[in-house]
Amino acid sequence: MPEGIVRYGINNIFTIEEDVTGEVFECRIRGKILSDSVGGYNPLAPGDRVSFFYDSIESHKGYIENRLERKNAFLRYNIKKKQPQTIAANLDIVVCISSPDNPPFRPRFIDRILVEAELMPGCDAMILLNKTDIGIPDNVENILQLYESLGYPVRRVSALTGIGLSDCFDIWKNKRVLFVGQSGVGKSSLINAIYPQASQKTGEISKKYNRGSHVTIFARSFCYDGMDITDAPGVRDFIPYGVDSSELRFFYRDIAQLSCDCQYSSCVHIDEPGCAVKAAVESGTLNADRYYSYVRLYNDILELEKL
Ligand SMILES: Nc1nc2c(ncn2[C@@H]2O[C@H](COP(=O)(O)OP(=O)(O)OP(=O)(O)O)[C@@H](O)[C@H]2O)c(=O)[nH]1
Ligand SMILES: [Zn+2]
Repeated sequence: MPEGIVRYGINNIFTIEEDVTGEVFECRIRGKILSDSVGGYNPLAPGDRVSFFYDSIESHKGYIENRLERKNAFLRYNIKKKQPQTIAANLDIVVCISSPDNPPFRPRFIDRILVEAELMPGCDAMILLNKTDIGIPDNVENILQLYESLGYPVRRVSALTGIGLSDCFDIWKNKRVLFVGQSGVGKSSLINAIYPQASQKTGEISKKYNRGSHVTIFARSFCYDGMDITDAPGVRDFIPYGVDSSELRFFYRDIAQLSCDCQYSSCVHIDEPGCAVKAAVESGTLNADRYYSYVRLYNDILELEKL
């Protein structure tokens, strides 16, 4: 049976690129296939590998029989549906894209993306600051340097001028890459800069709310010059999926490092006595914003656990 990769899906019709020929088929799901995705928001996501069959090559239509085992998946908690939602599967690098302004730089959002990436086996994370043609304020640069000190690669680029992009191409070569970021940071513009034929629609920033208008409606992926890139739809709120409140502390690198000095090994650094993390915030050795970002996410996950 032929195998291929999911590129795109809408209304339960999935675009599958066949491995051997590169031919593209529009496929529906047949049968019970995806037993481990029961309860999930979507059974398949870009980057998933499937086995499928078709009547004839000419029809470019077929049926998906099975989803092959995933190496990893980038998930979010879909608050409305109260379910995990798979954004993309089988990734090598998650690229968290941000901008210095318009939409504003939001480290707490980046932290959440990094947590989900940390949960994924065999996947790295990096941070991309787009729109650097408008300048990088000192406070933004300081936070970028904090991420670099934690071991996350950071690149400063501009989709508008193309600056910094060729360095990224070297990192992404022969990798499966996910672009994720708030709406309006310029994911589609970056894809246009990399691969003009992808002709992603770029939306004008909604001036009224200073938030991006939602243009990308479903993650889609394409392969270009050895880079396999998936563009996730812009999100406003992101809650990582797959981590308990009690374990979240292990996925903030700086907090995880300090944890072993806490009086209690089960310390979640909220209100326990002898907490080395809180002491580090007070003495200034741990960035207070990182700590409050952790506390905020801890509380969000705790709320969901009560549902
Ligand atoms: N100054 C500047 N503006 C940019 C740059 N990249 C994108 N923009 C602008 O930012 C706005 C949003 O860009 P998009 O590419 O649509 O953003 P997106 O992240 O794909 O948005 P969603 O589809 O909502 O997820 C557009 O008005 C772009 O022209 C850049 O490098 N510099
Ligand atoms: Zn503690």
